[in-house]
Amino acid sequence: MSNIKIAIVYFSKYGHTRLQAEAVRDGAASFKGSDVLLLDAAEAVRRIDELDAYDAIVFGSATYMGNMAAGMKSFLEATVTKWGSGKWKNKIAGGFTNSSNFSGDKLNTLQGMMIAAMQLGMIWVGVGDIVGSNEPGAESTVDGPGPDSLNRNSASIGPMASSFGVRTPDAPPAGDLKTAWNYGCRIAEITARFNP
Ligand SMILES: Cc1cc2nc3c(=O)[nH]c(=O)nc-3n(C[C@H](O)[C@H](O)[C@H](O)COP(=O)(O)O)c2cc1C
Repeated sequence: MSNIKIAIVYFSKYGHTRLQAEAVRDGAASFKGSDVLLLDAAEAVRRIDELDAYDAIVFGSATYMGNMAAGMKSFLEATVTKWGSGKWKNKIAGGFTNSSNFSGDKLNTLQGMMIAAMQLGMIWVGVGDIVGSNEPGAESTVDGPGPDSLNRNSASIGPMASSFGVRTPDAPPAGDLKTAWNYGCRIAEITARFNP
């Protein structure tokens, strides 16, 4: 069993994205042989060179104004030192986001993080879980998938969570956190395949 190192860098102001980040961390940590680090984006800027030793780096940001939050953007701009040197090339990458609304333009946040990872030569991992609306009982009703459903937000680039202005710990809902947990597990499994 390989020993793999996975870092999760997140920005969260009100704690919802942090809960999502913790679920990704716990999913990754459930994989035997994984060593997982959870870092706030501001701290990650200060410790950026430590991340060179990681096999996978997962980015998580709250969606603000239809985009990643400024704290995550600052971190990603700091990774320019890894761009010229190719230091993060071929590391596994992934991302997740949380916002108030079902859409809330979260897709734009994921796309921004994915493009930054691609610029760094990283290998992006998508969600893998089937969309929530495919669950029995969720199709052919306007209610759609409920808060306990897996991948309720029908995301494919990375997990989404919708908090609807409800304070933590009552949001994000269980299904969104389970989706994040599964993603952490998937990141670890794929990282292990690349680092046998
Ligand atoms: C400045 C600002 C902009 C926001 N923009 C959006 C938005 O574009 N779409 C959305 O659905 N929610 C938006 N929200 C709501 C946040 O995404 C939501 O409160 C989220 O749970 C915050 O995550 P956090 O608790 O990790 O900070 C915005 C909130 C703030 C403060």
